[in-house]
Amino acid sequence: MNDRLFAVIPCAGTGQRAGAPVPKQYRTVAGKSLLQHALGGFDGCPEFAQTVVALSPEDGHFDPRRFANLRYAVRRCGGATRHETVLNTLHELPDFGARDNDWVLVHDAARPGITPALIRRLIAAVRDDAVGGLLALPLADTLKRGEADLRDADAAQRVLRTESRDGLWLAQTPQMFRLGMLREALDAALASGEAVTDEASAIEAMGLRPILVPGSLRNFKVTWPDDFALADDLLR
Ligand SMILES: Nc1ccn([C@@H]2O[C@H](COP(=O)(O)OP(=O)(O)OP(=O)(O)O)[C@@H](O)[C@H]2O)c(=O)n1
Ligand SMILES: C[C@](O)(CO)[C@H](O)COP(=O)(O)O
Repeated sequence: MNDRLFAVIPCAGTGQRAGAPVPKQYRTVAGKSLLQHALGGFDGCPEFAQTVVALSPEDGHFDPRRFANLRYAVRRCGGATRHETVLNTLHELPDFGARDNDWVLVHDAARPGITPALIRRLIAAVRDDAVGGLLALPLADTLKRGEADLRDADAAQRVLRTESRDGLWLAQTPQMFRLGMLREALDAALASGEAVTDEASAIEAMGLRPILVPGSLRNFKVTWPDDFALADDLLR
């Protein structure tokens, strides 16, 4: 593979569902912040040309002294949504020498369980593909549709119905696409007012079909208050 590898770590969220006073990516589990864990996965892959962490312009929590031994760059280009944060960062990647044909792996700062082995599993599965792909997990549980928005986790819920889980996967990160294609896809989704929650959705909206590469439970996204204890147990 002659095309180079870049990583983008969106880190500009506020972590509202986690309910902590500090954005969740700065909370400590197993001795390190979620961001340190996530960055560590990419630091273990020297084949990357650059890893860029995207912070909110107002971020007052990032302390470079805690990341002294890791190879990364920071851009304060976070937007109001993850979609905008990622897109803003892609527009800055040429500053690091990235070209449109190079691969970009986008990985949530809130997924501390990523490992070099998982990153390399994705790269190996996708590197020769024309579209790209993502880590994902086939749904293992029975799937219920509830009544209310899950953002209100305490609201009493009743089952509306059971949905088929056939063919359903849970999208994880990293998600790996060529820089030019991904920038165009996210630009187009933004222009059309379409809210995309991951990179693959924008690629799919162009009529393309990313590869689903089996990920791992350990790569779960820390989202709810109880998830910190789980991540701590897992990563210790
Ligand atoms: N405007 C935003 C929103 C989210 N993210 C990042 O996207 C990743 C996944 O998003 P999510 O888990 O939804 O994080 P938050 O938006 O922080 O959480 P919540 O939705 O609970 O507020 C996180 O690493 C988060 O920091 C980002 O860079 N910019
Ligand atoms: C990208 C993602 O991690 C895939 O599961 C997820 O969609 C990001 O979280 P959000 O809550 O949708 O912003």
